[in-house]
Amino acid sequence: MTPLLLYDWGAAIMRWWLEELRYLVDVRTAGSKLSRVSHSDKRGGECKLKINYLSKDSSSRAKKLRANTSKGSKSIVLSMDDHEEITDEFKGVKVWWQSKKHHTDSRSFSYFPKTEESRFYILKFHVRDRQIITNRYLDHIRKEGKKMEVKNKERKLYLNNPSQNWSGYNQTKWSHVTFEHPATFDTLAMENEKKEEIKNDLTKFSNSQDYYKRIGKAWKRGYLLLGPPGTGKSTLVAAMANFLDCDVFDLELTTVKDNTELRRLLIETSGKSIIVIEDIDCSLDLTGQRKQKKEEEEDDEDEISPIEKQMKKEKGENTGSKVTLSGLLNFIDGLWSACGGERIIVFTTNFIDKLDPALIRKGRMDKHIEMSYCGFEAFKVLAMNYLYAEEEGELFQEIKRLLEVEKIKMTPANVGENLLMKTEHEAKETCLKRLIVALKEEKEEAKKRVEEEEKKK
Ligand SMILES: Nc1ncnc2c1ncn2[C@@H]1O[C@H](COP(=O)(O)OP(=O)(O)OP(=O)(O)O)[C@@H](O)[C@H]1O
Repeated sequence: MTPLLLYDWGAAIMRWWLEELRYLVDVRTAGSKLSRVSHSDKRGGECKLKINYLSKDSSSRAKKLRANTSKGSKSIVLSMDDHEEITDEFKGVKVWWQSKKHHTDSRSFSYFPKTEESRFYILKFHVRDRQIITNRYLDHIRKEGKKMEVKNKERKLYLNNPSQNWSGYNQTKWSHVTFEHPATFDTLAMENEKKEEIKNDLTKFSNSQDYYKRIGKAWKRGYLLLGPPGTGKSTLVAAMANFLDCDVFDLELTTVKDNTELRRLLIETSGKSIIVIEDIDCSLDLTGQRKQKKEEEEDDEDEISPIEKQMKKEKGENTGSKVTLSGLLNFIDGLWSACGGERIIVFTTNFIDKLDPALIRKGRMDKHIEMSYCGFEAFKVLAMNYLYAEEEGELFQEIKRLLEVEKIKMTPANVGENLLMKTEHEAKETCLKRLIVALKEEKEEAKKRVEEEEKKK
């Protein structure tokens, strides 16, 4: 019981539920399984539910729990002692959970008779609360536990890599590593209003499964992140994944052989996931301009011999990906996206103008997020991240002036680089002064660039 005292009762029961996940999931799933929950008679206004474990073998259960923790899972597994009782409150209704077990002799004949242990919980509540408990409370426990399971699950970053199978055929396959990116919306350098807008959008989407079902649309949402290098597009993807507790599938299109392979890879992605294609403008032959260039090349090809043409084609087939724009559009709109679970598709680009409008139209990429140079609000987040420095003093004011009045453009990546402590004991002021110098240099360089461009004209 002692560990449970670390939490308030509400939290305690949820933690405890985690341990009994398997059993509760089964209890709630269908009417038939609910028959495992037996109502006992009311006694003096008290009602009891007896809930049996599905697994009678407590030792295998214990093994499973140990396995969970040994895999590096961060989930806290607490258990209730036998005959222990804990209370919980739901919508003003108080309930008592009690862990019980009893032993029965095995019915099969044996020289070495075994006793079987059956474990169960007693859920006690007042008889007047029977409706709310059976209709809502058990469902609430299940949902909260499911959320907790997702939260505690070790998340993964999947990457597609080419690999050779036994027949020497090259195939792109997902491999994964543990996803432990520390970025969150708190550490993301961005204006607060914009952050809140993205968080609200994600939350709304994540809670809209029933809505998408009702309107007959696949439960997916597309984000296009655009902005110069170093403005935090990849960092935002990590923050989104941490916010929604999602796996991330980082899809490198150039290693995908063709549309069929693309489809296979997508079907293999898990339900609650973010699928990212970074630098979509560089990924493939997907842009309008490049398509035009290809047509011109094809015109030139009319002048070469059929053998040369064939050789060129084979060479191209062996080196390049044949994923097409329509293949990619099918990926965004296609039926695969309805294969259960919420899907977020993110494209990042440095140059929106290079993209084919069909690829980024609303409905495909529902939300366009512009990541830009560091403003003062974003700087304050970085100053806190890097130096634990809060707004104070002249140095902050000078930086504010340079960013807001002088409008000096510097990416958050660059600002961070200047704020980074070069030695363990470097003073905050030194880092801030270094940033001021860098900003002034940036201003000079920008001025020179403009002058040179004007000279060229
Ligand atoms: N908005 C930001 N908030 C916090 N850190 C940032 C931000 N932007 C950049 N950084 C820092 O700069 C590094 C590079 O940023 P990131 O890779 O996210 O930029 P990007 O826009 O994806 O760049 P690219 O277009 O080159 O892929 C990150 O590791 C992060 O530390």
